[in-house]
Amino acid sequence: MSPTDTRFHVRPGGALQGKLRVPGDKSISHRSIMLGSLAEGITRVSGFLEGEDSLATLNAFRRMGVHIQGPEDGKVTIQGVGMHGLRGPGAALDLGNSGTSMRLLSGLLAGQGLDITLTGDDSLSSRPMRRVTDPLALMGARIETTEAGTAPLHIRPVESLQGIDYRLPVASAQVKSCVLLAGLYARGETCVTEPAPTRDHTERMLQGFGYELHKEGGRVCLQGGGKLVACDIDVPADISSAAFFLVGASIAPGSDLVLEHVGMNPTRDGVITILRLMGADIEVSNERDVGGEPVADLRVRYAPLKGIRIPEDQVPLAIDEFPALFVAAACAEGETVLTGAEELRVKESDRIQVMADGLRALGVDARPTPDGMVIQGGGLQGGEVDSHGDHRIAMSFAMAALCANGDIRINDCANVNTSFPDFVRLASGAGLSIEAAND
Ligand SMILES: O=C(O)C1=C[C@@H](OP(=O)(O)O)[C@@H](O)[C@H](O)C1
Ligand SMILES: C=C(OP(=O)(O)O)C(=O)O
Repeated sequence: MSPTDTRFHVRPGGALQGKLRVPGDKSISHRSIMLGSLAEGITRVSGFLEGEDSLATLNAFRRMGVHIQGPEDGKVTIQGVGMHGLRGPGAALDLGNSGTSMRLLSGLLAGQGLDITLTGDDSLSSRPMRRVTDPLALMGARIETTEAGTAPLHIRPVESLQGIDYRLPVASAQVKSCVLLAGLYARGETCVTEPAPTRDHTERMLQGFGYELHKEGGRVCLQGGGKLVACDIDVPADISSAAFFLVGASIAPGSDLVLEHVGMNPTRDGVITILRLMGADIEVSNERDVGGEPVADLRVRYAPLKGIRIPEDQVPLAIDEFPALFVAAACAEGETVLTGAEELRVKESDRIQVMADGLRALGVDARPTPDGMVIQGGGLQGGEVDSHGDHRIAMSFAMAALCANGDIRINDCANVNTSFPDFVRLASGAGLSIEAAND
């Protein structure tokens, strides 16, 4: 832990109640800045996530000459510069902790004829980048990585890119989006086939900006050389942030909580499917479409959970929610088994190992496997855990206190600001007994 880090101290018990709206969707916020910057005209975004990750994307585009006002109360106004209006930033673009910024920008910038270096913090600099530089190289891009295939990424100018027909080796929306964004600048057609459905915000938003796409089954294709037309974007609340509250209310007797305006894109709703299979009581109401993305209000009430074998087809649909789901499993009755989730090992931390270590420190029988975990439920003790600078680990262990029998202290929590800057205020307003201290 760094000397000026944030620790959470969470007291056990309590219940989550009331009504709240979690901050804007991180994936959609990133993409609104990227496409708004390349569009012709003015894009107005509301509900933008003012977290460090989406701000890293916003600042990168400012550095490349895009005039962006805000964010102020979630409102951002982007004066699009058109497909070829970006300029070189002069020095490296620091993308902090954000994998989405780095992987999507590598594609978006590969064919711009600019010389740009992308850097990140220690966590981002240890995450695999060949999964994006390999397909980009097939398109004719020149991007240098370290020997280990990690950032910094040095993007060299090239004359042009060529469209490819690419089959993703891993189910990854970041890789799919990277190739599609490079395809905007490529000659001919670019197609991506995914092994399993992953979040489709890039595809939906491209269409919202007037760009034609062809989708058939797991394959999506676009022609390079088109243009984007500015539009307004209302970013829904992030289901990945709502997930902590869905789990917290499900495990805390007496809970009855409404989460408003939650993004319910079917490529993101695995957390609801999995929690319901475990016995959770989640009611979906007021379903509506907001700018091409489905949105609803969710009412979640305490219900006794049971352990399950998590269906593998749900893994990409809940990929960021497993730290929270592991906590649900620890509080459930019986065994929960997760397989097919090796991608969790290459997120902001190794989310299988770090969660298993933390759960064991809280007295839970949690056995990590190469691609998942086996957890014997039954509740947790108090204790001290380390989030390893991973926002989702910190917030998951905070919710764990709702079914623990002692205080939980969580180290290294500053990173919560990457996706959920208001977490402590919203969680304590709903009934979690949490305090944050900087030391
Ligand atoms: O495209 C995106 O916005 C994201 C895709 C996912 O990553 P992968 O594509 O690496 O699975 C997810 O974990 C990340 O938080 C956001
Ligand atoms: C994996 C995540 O984000 P990123 O890949 O953008 O760092 C996340 O937010 O859980």
